[in-house]
Amino acid sequence: MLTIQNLNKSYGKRQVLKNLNLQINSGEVYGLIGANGSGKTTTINIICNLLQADSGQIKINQQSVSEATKKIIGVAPQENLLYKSLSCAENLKFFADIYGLNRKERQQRILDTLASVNLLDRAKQPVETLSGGMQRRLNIAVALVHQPQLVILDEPTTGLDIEARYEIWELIRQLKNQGITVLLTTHLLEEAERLCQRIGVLKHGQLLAEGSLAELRKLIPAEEIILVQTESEEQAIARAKEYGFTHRRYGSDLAFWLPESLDLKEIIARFDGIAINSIARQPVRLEHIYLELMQYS
Ligand SMILES: Nc1ncnc2c1ncn2[C@@H]1O[C@H](COP(=O)(O)OP(=O)(O)OP(=O)(O)O)[C@@H](O)[C@H]1O
Repeated sequence: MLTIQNLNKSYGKRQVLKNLNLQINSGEVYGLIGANGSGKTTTINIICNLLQADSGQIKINQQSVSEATKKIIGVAPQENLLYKSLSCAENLKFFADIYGLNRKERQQRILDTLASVNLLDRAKQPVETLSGGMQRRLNIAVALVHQPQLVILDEPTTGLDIEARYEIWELIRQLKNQGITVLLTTHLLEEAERLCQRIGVLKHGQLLAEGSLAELRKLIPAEEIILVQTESEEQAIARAKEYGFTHRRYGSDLAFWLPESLDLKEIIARFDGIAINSIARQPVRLEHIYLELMQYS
């Protein structure tokens, strides 16, 4: 669906994309994650033909980026692109006109799109009277009104409460079920874990890793992670090393990677003679892989 090859972009002397390569398959939800300033929005703006790359190639359904490809893409930017004094339906009409929908199909599309984001009952309500979650859903509706094949959602749930977030996650799942390809950027790694079939990790404008969660998990030689609370950290680290457990700090937590699955008795036995206050077991999560890539790549 989308192929990016050797994409480069600088702002003045600052190079923010460095030979970026990535591929998004048709019908998948692809998560692009990376620290603030790693180049996610710049990449999106180039895909949407809002910004020119310095070099490199982007193909969307085998076509180079142009005014024509804009029609097969829908984008919901980080900042809501809405007219606050206009109603939901009026906002969608404005964008439907920009995309050149004809009068006959326009009204039905507006109603269908509002229904798809669960805002049909708010059609006539001004945007400024909607909750933050509803405004964000309308922002996504703007990206859907012209029935694009690729929908780009730039941090769609940032700043939303958990219930509003669940509604947007459900909406993204519905898009996938309809066969729509989604490019999602997010700082919420749990969101990427839950929704994305494949994930790309961006750092300083380069893709460090790409794959399904199962594929990314292979980057860490751990079956499981344990968080250990002890007054004798040095002793625990030395002992763990004897058993081949790698140690890490997650914030102030002391963690060990277990290279094989062990039951709790076996884990406790490994620390025999050391005063351990607690041991908490965790599966390997995207956050562990992400931190590893950020710190050691
Ligand atoms: N128009 C611009 N002029 C100069 N520098 C820019 C411009 N737009 C972005 N940058 C810089 O380019 C880098 C990449 O920015 P970009 O917005 O693409 O990152 P991002 O990964 O989307 O970040 P965030 O997660 O904070 O949204 C940042 O250092 C940013 O300050």
